[in-house]
Amino acid sequence: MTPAVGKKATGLIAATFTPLTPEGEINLAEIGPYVDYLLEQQGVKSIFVNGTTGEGMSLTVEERKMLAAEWCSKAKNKLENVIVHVGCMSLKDSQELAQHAGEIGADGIAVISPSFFKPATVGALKMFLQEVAAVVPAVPFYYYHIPAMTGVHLRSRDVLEGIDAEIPSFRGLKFSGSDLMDFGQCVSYSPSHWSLLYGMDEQLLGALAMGANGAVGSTYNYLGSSVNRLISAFNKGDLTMARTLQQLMSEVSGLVLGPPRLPLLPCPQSKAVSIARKLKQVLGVQ
Ligand SMILES: CC(=O)N[C@H](C=O)[C@@H](O)[C@H](O)[C@H](O)CO
Ligand SMILES: CC(=O)C(=O)O
Repeated sequence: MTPAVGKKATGLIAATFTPLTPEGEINLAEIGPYVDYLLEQQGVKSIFVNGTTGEGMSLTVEERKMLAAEWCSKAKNKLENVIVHVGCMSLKDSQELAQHAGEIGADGIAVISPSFFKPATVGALKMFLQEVAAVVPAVPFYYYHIPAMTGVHLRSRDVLEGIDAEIPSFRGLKFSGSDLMDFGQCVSYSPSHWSLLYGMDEQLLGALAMGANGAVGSTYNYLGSSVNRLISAFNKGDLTMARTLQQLMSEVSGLVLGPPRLPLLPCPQSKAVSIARKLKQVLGVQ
């Protein structure tokens, strides 16, 4: 059985953080309020769990299962889509997580390329993806491309070629690369029931222009409502507003994350206040 066509992932999808206790244990109690916060404060209706932001690759299989189960249970009847990232270095671990995601009612699973022993060819990568997807053929499957983290630079367009025959549950791509030409070619190759989700939040506007159906990102946890405004401005053809919002959100993200690849830097408060002021002004909020 392949998944029904229809529940397409669109709009903003928050890549959730993993709440921990001060002792470094998973803090499940935060998840219920987190779901309500995303919906009510950010207008974000879908989540991507245990990905890069959630530090899934640094968690144990058991921790990942606990988190996925709690997110699915708390999101039930509230959120539209819960996509669980199940990629691992070990194929068997990935299959175990995929099986579990199916049992807990996840709306989709996503898989990243293995990155220590990297697939040298598109064929080798697809074999891995196929073996994971085959465990839960009724669960929508997404390939997660993030070359800066995996070091796997195979073009996504080549990965998509013929993938529906190999993975009948294939439903889309989460593209966290900067190559908008590759992304655009994926968009033009894809049937309308696939979701082309963009993952570099700072250049979402470019990806929307190339045809993205939605976006998965860390910043939508706290900038979701502003980026929802960016998407509406884009949809209305108000590129000036969309561009202004994109630049402001990039300034925030520069503050939070610091220059690329540097560890988390303390955020200078005066700068944060001035960006927040500009954002409110642009959005007409008091
Ligand atoms: C490396 C990483 O975490 N990428 C995320 C998604 O894939 C993005 O959402 C970034 O966190 C975001 O664009 C901020 O730079
Ligand atoms: C940002 C993103 O998509 C992730 O955390 O996996």
